[in-house]
Amino acid sequence: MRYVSTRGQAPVLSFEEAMLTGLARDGGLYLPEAIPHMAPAEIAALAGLSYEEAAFRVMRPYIGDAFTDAEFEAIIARAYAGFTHAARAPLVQLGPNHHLLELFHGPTLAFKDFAMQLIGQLFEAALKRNGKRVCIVGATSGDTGSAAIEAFRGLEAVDVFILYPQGRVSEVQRRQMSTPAEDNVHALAVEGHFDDCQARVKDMFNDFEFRDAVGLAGVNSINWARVLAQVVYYFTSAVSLGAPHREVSFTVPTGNFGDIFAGYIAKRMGLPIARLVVATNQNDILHRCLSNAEYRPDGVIPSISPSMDIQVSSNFERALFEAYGRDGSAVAQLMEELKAGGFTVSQGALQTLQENFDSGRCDENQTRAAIRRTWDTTGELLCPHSAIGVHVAEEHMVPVVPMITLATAHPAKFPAAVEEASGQHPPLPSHMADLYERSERITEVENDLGAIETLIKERTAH
Ligand SMILES: Cc1ncc(COP(=O)(O)O)c(C=O)c1O
Ligand SMILES: N[C@@H](CCOP(=O)(O)O)C(=O)O
Repeated sequence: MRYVSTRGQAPVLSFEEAMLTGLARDGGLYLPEAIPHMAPAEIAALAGLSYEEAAFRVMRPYIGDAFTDAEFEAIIARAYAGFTHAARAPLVQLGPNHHLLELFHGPTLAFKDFAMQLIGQLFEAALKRNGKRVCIVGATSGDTGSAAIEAFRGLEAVDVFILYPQGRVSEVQRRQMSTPAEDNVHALAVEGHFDDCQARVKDMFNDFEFRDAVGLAGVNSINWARVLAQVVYYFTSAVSLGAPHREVSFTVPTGNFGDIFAGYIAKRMGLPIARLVVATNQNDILHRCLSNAEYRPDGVIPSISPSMDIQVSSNFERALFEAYGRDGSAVAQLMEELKAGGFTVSQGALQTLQENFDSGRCDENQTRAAIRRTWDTTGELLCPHSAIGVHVAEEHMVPVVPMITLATAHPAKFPAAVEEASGQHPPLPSHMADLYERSERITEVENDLGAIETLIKERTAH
């Protein structure tokens, strides 16, 4: 399996190279040269398997010869051993035709653990073998950062620097990043929004001198392995509701477009998905673009679903690459226009996007109402991001086809918003019960490429 860049100008890489590289050297994102297909019988055979066994079968074709079957099985087993639910990604029924996919039973209580725990194991195995050291730099609106720090803390051959927007993540998210004591992990508070943090990370990848000097690697969803790991739970949940003999739809709370793009990959692999619904908060650039073709970031408005406060949605580039018939130069042109303020998607590409994705928006009051309503009617306490999914899903339900809404984080990560909406205080699970007593370690850094690079160079001068 070879991997190509969405901008068509970077070297074609193997799975391991693409994973350790992160952003392509032409600024694009890596994707497999061809999407492997699973026959209906192979999909049906996933029924009754453990999550780990299903994960092996779904991901194996993408790995090539990077790992033997035995190595890959062991990596998957270690990745999910720390999850607190036996099913890893259990389904809970909300209504006659509506199901919630709980993705928050990993160590940091968000869906990011599914990919990050796996990537931690994959990096460790690959780096042990090639004797290299990497410096991971990531941007977070709260969940990627905590999952990355958890997955890589204490690893010998890895330093991790996470840029987060100061004052714009929840207290639990901040503490998850700032309290680990291992000195290879660093939480960096940046003045600005998530989009600023993500832009600085991409700037660092595009500064080849810096990139090569520190051995830069990325674990944001620019990294293909992140998306790949998230494909698995689309298969396991759909199969448990009757796929491939029955179609299902998914609604996905969306910000950086990584999670829903994983659903798109599952569909391309042969999973019978009727509709993939993009659910946004008030930062609704994706909903607007899928409706009117205009992609013009106009500033982030902070919300009670902070992890989705994103206007420059990184993985949308992968969807555009597919919608433009894998024309890298067309994507490169759009990304140039984005630097100057935005772009208009062509009619043909918009039609392709609309054939694959529906979308909806949920404002702050609707988010609170969805938390309250779901608690009152089902006893399920939703985090604000998952509530956005439920609200938009309810608008897109059709009879017969089951709707699966992704519950992307545990309500205890956002206690203030959840309590205000429902009157219920969501307690932290026991392994995090003393989170508020642990001491924090945060470095404030200017939103300036030079300042961030200098800090990283100083801290990695081993
Ligand atoms: C809790 C939560 N829900 C939803 C999202 C959106 O996911 P994606 O960025 O993959 O679209 C995020 C952040 O990415 C998140 O942390
Ligand atoms: N919501 C994310 C934003 C970064 O997304 P990623 O999937 O590209 O890593 C977060 O919680 O950090």
